[in-house]
Amino acid sequence: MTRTRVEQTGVNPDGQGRRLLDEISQHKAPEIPDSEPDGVITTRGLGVSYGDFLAVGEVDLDFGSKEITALIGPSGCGKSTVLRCLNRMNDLIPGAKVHGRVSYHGVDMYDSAVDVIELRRRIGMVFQKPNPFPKSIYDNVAYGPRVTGMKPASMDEVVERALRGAALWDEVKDKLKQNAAGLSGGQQQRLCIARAIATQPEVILMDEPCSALDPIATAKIEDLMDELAQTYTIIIVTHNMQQAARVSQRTAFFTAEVDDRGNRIGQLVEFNTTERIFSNPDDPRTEAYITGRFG
Ligand SMILES: Nc1ncnc2c1ncn2[C@@H]1O[C@H](COP(=O)(O)OP(=O)(O)OP(=O)(O)O)[C@@H](O)[C@H]1O
Repeated sequence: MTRTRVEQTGVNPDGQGRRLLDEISQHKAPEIPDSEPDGVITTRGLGVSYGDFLAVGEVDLDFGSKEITALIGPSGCGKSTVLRCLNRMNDLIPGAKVHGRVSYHGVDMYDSAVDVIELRRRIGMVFQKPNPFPKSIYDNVAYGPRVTGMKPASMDEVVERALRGAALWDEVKDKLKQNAAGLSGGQQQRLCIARAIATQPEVILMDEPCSALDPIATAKIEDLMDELAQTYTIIIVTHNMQQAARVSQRTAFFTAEVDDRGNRIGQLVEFNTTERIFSNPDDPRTEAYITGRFG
């Protein structure tokens, strides 16, 4: 993969998506993938129903190792639903039924032989609202290693490494025994990231991780994501297109189309490099969305 500034290309070189990308690239050089994603996780014909309602259907995606992939689209198009399929979190929602195939390193993750606890250890999740446990900062981070049966030589080292990895260590190293509820919202979200990485996952799913945070805390998480992507594969749902353009190498755009019974069914419209999605999208619906004409 090469890390280069985005080039002035595309049939829509002066479009708003292009301008957004250029504005952002003055601050940071987005990484443009030079090959197809290797498919650490792949979906084929993925769909999810809640009871009789098909919320999203026919999603084919390939996620690349150590890349950041953004899932964007208007409200209700199924982004969070798709994200939750990627570590079987929809198993916990009564009435949710997953169709199609989701593979992790080529293995069907919905196969009955799959150990779901181990799957979620490898594919962690960070939610929209910081949700630390009502425990000490230390115990929040140590929780995952303990419940998944990790037997590290030193739990202190595991906790320190995770907190350093989440860029929180310097702020909390003198108060590890204090309750996590005393941290600011941004610190709590970084604690949740530390909690996710403490179990040494390969993939981190993030569902609008900054939507409850102020701009400074958001900037810290975005910087952190860039660092985390050196080690982890990240898949992020975001409503914020600037954020998608700032942090991700690839973007999947979803929308919801109304069927003949009046149901809004989510669908994947386009999946490509973020540079391409914002500068020269294939589908007019993508362009309409990124230029703010709908959604
Ligand atoms: N637990 C649930 N039970 C029933 N329907 C659900 C459930 N969760 C989501 N849905 C429906 O599935 C569809 C997709 O919802 P989802 O939350 O995945 O969309 P989204 O694109 O993430 O939306 P948003 O951007 O507003 O968070 C919507 O019609 C929603 O009402």
